[in-house]
Amino acid sequence: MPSRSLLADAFRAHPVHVHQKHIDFTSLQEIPDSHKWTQIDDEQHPLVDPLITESVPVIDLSDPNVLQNIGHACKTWGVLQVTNHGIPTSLLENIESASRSLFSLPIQQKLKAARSPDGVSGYGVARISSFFSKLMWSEGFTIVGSPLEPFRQLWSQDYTKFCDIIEEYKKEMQKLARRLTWLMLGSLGITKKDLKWAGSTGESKKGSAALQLNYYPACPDPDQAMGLAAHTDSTLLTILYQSNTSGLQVLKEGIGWITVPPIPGGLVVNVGDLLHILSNGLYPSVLHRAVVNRTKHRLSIAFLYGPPSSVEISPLQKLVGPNHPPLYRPVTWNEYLGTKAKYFNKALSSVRICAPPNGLADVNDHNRVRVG
Ligand SMILES: O=C(O)CCC(=O)C(=O)O
Ligand SMILES: [Fe+2]
Repeated sequence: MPSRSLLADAFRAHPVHVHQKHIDFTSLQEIPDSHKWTQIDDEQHPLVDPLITESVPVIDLSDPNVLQNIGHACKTWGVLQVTNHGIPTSLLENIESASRSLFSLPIQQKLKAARSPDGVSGYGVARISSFFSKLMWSEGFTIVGSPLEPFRQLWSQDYTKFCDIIEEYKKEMQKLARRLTWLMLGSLGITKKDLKWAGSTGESKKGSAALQLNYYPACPDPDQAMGLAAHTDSTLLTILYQSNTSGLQVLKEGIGWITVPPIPGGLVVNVGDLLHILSNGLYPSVLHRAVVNRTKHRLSIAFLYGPPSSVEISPLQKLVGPNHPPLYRPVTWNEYLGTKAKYFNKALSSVRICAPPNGLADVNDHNRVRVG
C-alpha cells in the first residue's frame, strides 16, 4: 500500500476532538468571547525585536558551506530559512493564489469540504484546537493524499486546475524535503548507510507528507487573539511558505519569542519532533506559533514531512554511546501521532526514557507551556 494512505490511516486512527464551531470571520467587528485569549504567555516569554537580538539563520542552499551552516542552525535554533532552494517562484505564486481562492469562498461552500471528526483531509479548525478552551483566529485546510475529493466539493468546475497545482507543489516539496533531511542528517555525520528507510526511493519507502494550508484573517484586536497556538510539529521537518506577511514566531530558549520575517522567495524549515528523536536531542524541535494582525490577512502553507508511517524512529546508533545514552524509546510516526493527540506538547516527554545529562533543562520539555 502506498505510504500516503498509511499516513491517512494513522491520522484516522487518532482522531482529535476539536470544537466544530466554524465562524465567518469576515462578518466580525470585534472578537467574540470564544476567541478571546486572556493568557498569552508573554510575561513568561517576552516578544523580542529581531533587530536588537539574533535572528533565525538564513541559509543559501548553493553555499559550499551549506552542511556546516545547516548543522549550526539546527543545533542552535531548530529552525532556519532557506534560499536558492530550487522551488520555482511561479509555483509559490500559484499555490498562494490557489489557497487564497479557497479561503475566499463563502463559508457555506467551504463547509461542504469540512473535515469530519475522524477525517483527515478538508476544511476545519487547527487539529491542536482540542487542547485549548479558546478558539484560534484562523482557518485551515488539510490535504493528505489526493486533493481531488475535497476539491470537488469546493469547486464544481475548476477543481482540476487547483488539484494540479497541489500535486505539483507536493512533488517539488517532497524532493526538497528529502534533500533537506539528508543535509540535516549529514550535518550530524549520518550517511544513507546509517538509515536504510531514508535512503530508499521506492514508493512504499518514501517519506509521507501532509499539506496544511493556513489562513489568518485580519483581526480587530490582535493582542487578544491567537492565530495558531504554540506547538512543535510531529514531523521530521516542516517546510513553510509564509508569503509576504509576518506572523510566525519561534521561541528561542532564554530569549523569548522571535518573529521570523518573510524574505522574498524564502522558505522556513523547522526541525520536528521526530528529527529531534533521531538526533538524540541534539536538534531541538522548535516551539512556534502564529500571531495575527489588524490590517492584513495572512496565508501560510506548511509541508509536513515525515518517515514512512510504520518505520520505527529512535536515536541514531552513531549518536548514542556510554556518555550519550538514548534519550527516547523507538516510536513509529503512526504511534507518535497518537501520543501527540493525547499529550500534545508533552508528547516528547512521554516517549522519553532518560533524564537529560547533567540535569540540564531540556529545551524540548514543554511541560511548562500553559494551555488555555
Ligand atoms: O502560519 C504559520 O506561520 C505557522 C503554521 C504552522 O506552524 C503549522 O501549520 O504547523
Ligand atoms: Fe507548526
